Amino acid sequence: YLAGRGFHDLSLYFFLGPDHWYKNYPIAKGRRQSPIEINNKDVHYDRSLLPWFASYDPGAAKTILNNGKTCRVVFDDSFDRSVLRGGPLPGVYRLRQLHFHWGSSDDHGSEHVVNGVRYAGELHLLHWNPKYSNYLDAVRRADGIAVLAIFLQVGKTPKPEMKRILEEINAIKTKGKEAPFTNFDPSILFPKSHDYWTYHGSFTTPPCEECITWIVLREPIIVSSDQMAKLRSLSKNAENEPNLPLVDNWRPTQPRYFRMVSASFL
Ligand SMILES: NS(=O)(=O)c1ccc(NCc2ccco2)c([N+](=O)[O-])c1
Ligand SMILES: [Zn+2]
Repeated sequence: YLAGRGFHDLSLYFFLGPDHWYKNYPIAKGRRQSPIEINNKDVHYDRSLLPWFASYDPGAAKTILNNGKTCRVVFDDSFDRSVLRGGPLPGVYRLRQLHFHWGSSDDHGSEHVVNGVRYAGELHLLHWNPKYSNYLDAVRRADGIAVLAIFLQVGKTPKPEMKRILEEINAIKTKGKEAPFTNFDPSILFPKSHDYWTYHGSFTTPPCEECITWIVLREPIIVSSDQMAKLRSLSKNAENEPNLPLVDNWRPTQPRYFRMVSASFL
């Protein structure tokens, strides 16, 4: 019925869940989908992998918003103002936005799973390759997008830098709410170690394009259970609709097929 009606309403597919996405986005059953399980037995240490570097301008931060699927911070990407480079990347990639994935409780919520370990959440910093004319063009290219993924682990000594983002949550409780979010350099959220895994994959939500060079950091950042609860206090509905908690906005792991996962560390 749904496929017949040619429903292209993204939100409907979010409602139906990840197993239905392929009906309108066949690539969701592709050979380079994300997230995946990262297991030591499948990982290949690549000593030619370079370290990655982020040089972000705090002035590029613009707004924070609840789009009904996640909490997103948007940056000015009209020039090479905040960029990621090195690692597996052929050049600089422009920071466009960051967002989170989280569960309904602290024991799950990340998208990537490492040696069977699910983290409470996962932070994604999305960058696009400026060799393409714009973001939407980059989304259609195999080397168009780079996402830096950082796991959120619940612990007793949370990273104070997370506070700034979570303080804004009250201003964007419902879908469509947006608030100014300026003077913020997301690299303050990075863990000490820059060790990473990298592989080629996709967006983890529809349209699931296979355009992403994933850079997944080995070291999680520590957040408190209260901070995770703060993320879970967001709603996926608009202000005047019945309340639907915004939780479990993660996609299950997808088949790795013949993809190599490379590690920058032994
Ligand atoms: N979890 S993720 O980093 O793969 C991800 C998924 C969807 C979207 N947005 C929806 C989308 C998909 C294709 C074009 O716009 C974004 N994003 O826009 O940064 C990121
Ligand atoms: Zn994401």
